[in-house]
Amino acid sequence: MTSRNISRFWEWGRKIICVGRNYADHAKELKNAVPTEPVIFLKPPSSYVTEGSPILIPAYTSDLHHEVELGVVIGKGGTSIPQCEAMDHVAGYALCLDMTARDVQDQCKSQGLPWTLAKAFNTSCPVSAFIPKERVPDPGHVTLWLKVNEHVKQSGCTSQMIFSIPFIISYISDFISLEEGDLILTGTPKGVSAVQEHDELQAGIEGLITMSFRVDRAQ
Ligand SMILES: O=C([O-])CC(=O)C(=O)O
Ligand SMILES: [Mg+2]
Repeated sequence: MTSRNISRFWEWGRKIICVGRNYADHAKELKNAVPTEPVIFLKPPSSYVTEGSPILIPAYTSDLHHEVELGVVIGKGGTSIPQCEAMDHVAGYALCLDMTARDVQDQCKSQGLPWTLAKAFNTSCPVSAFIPKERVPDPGHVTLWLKVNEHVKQSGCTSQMIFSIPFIISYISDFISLEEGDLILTGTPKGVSAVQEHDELQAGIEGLITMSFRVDRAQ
C-alpha cells in the first residue's frame, strides 16, 4: 500500500460530517430556530471537489446555494472523545463549501424527509488545500469570507459559532466514531445565496488561504 498523506485527506474516502445552524445569524436568515443541540448530517466522499474542477449544478435544482465553512480534519480517531482532549484529535483544517440545493432542502424539510439530495450530490463539498493545525493557533477566531463574481456575499468569524470545535468533536464522537481523515464542516455564517452557471466563487480564511471554483451545469 502506498503511504497516505493527510494533506490529501479527500482521497482517503472517509466520511464528511456536517453541522448545520451553528451560527445564529444564518439560522435566522433561513427562519430556523437557533438550535440547543447540534444539527448533524453527512456527505459522502464522492461529494469532494478540489480546485481546478467545477462545482456542478444538479439538474433537479434551480436554487443552488453556497455556504462557506471551516472544515476540521481529524488526525486521530476516537469514540466518546472528551471535550478537553478533542483538539488532540485534529490534524488540521480546510476551507470548505457546503453546497446546498435550497429548494430541494425546503421541500425535504416541509415533508419531514432527509436532506440527502439537497446536500450530498456530486461536487457538493468543494475543499481547499489542507492547512496543518500549527498554522491555526486559534480556529475559534478566524474570519471566513466568500465572493461571487468579486462581490462579497459572506463574511463571518468562527467566534460566532454556537457550538465550539471541541464541543462538536466530542458530541459527534459519542454517536459516530471519528477516524483519521474524516472531515467535519462546522456550519456557515449568514449571507448564503444562489449561484448560477459560469459564476466564479472565491473564498478564503483571512490571512491563511484562498480558493476559487467555477460553477457549471451537470450534464
Ligand atoms: O442548510 C443549512 O442551512 C444548515 C447548514 O448546513 C448550515 O447552517 O451550515
Ligand atoms: Mg452548512
